[in-house]
Amino acid sequence: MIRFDKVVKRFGDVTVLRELDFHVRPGERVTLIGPSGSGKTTILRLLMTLERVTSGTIEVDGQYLSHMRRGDRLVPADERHLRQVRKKVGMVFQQFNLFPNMNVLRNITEAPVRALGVPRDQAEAKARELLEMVELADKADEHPSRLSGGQQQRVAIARALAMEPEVLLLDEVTSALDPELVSGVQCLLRDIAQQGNLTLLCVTHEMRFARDISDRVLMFDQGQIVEEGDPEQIFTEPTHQRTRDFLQAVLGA
Ligand SMILES: Nc1ncnc2c1ncn2[C@@H]1O[C@H](COP(=O)(O)OP(=O)(O)OP(=O)(O)O)[C@@H](O)[C@H]1O
Repeated sequence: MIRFDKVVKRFGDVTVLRELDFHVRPGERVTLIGPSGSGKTTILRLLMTLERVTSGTIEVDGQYLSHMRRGDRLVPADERHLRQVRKKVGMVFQQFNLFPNMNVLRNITEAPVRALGVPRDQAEAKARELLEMVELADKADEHPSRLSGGQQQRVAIARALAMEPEVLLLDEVTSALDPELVSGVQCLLRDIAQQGNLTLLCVTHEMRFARDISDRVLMFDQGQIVEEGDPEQIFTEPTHQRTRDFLQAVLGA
């Protein structure tokens, strides 16, 4: 579903991703862990086409992000192709990123109506279903500023799901929340991960959440994957010294 092939990403003189190769299978739930500043968010931003690769290729569901096929040639992607691929990918951000001037319902319906051309009444019916699911059915008419951080993040999750993405990217989704709100959002995401056929790529510093939500964990450091495995193996018997050091630092073990 997702394939990175020799992806290099530089910002000026700084190389953040070094010939990075990895793949995520359809329906798989994968978590990226690793030190701060190692490039995890950059991977998600590349998938959202918020950044472009310096070299290498990224595929989502068999389509390149930066190129498209014309006959048997690859040519640079045009806007239409990018819109097509972007539809497959949804993201929930650390800072919620809700539209402050729109009520909750409108926050959820805006993208399906504008980007997918879904009729407004249909988009609203779907949004109300999603609000039920995230237990905010009574907040449809509120503006985001009147909601707690946890409630805002639930709206952001509903908004991402309203686009019916095939891939959902989660970037540190609970790190801006007050501690007492974290577990509610994590439980919701765990349910979503376990129910659907969604492919999940998650970045988190919360190792327990990583363990609960993933089929596979990738330990990422200095622009490359240094170790990967199922959560049980990575968290109990990491083989790479960098993984051991990292886990010791974050878990204080
Ligand atoms: N637009 C940008 N311009 C210049 N440098 C950038 C840009 N975006 C990211 N970087 C740099 O790329 C490196 C990787 O950043 P990134 O946010 O991907 O790391 P991260 O692993 O997600 O970190 P954290 O866990 O702290 O969120 C950092 O050194 C950062 O300063």
